[in-house]
Amino acid sequence: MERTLSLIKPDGVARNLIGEVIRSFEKAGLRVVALKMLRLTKEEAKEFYIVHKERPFYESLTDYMSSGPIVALVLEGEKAIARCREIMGATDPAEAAEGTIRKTFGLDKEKNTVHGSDSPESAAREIAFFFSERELLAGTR
Ligand SMILES: Nc1ncnc2c1ncn2[C@@H]1O[C@H](COP(=O)(O)OP(=O)(O)OP(=O)(O)O)[C@@H](O)[C@H]1O
Repeated sequence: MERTLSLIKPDGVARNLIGEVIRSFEKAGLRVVALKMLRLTKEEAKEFYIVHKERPFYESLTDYMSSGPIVALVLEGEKAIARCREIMGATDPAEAAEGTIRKTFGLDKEKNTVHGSDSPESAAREIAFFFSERELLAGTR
C-alpha cells in the first residue's frame, strides 16, 4: 500500500473546499490516514518547495503558500501517488482534464487548490515534513 502527501492550498481553504477536495480523494478509494490544518511561515514554504528554488515563480509561490491556512493530508491506497495526481489534474487548471479537482476549482497556474507528491521519494520527504511517526501511527488501521 502506497502513501502520498496532499495539501489543500490557501485558495481551497479560503473558498470552503476542504470537504469537496477530501471527498474527491475518498470517492476514488484513497484513504485519509493523517490530516491537519496549519499555516506555513515563509521560511517553511521555501523549505517545502526547495526543489523549485531556481524557478521564476519560487518567490510568488512561497508567498502564496504562506498567505493563509492550508490542510495537509496523508492519503493511502494502491498507486496512491499516481492516483492522487490523476484526481488533481494538470498543474494549470486551464489544461486539466474535465472532472479533476484543478479543472473544477483551480483559479490559475499558481492558485491551483491542491498539491500532491510526484514520486515515492518526494512522498516520503513531504510526509515527514508535516507529520511525526506518532501522528502517522495514529491513523493506521
Ligand atoms: N508557471 C507557474 N507560475 C506560477 N506558479 C506555478 C507555475 N508552475 C507551477 N507553479 C506552482 O508551483 C507548484 C509546483 O509546481 P510543479 O511544477 O511541481 O507542479 P505540480 O507538480 O503540478 O504541482 P504540485 O507539486 O503542487 O502538486 C504548482 O502546483 C503551482 O502552484
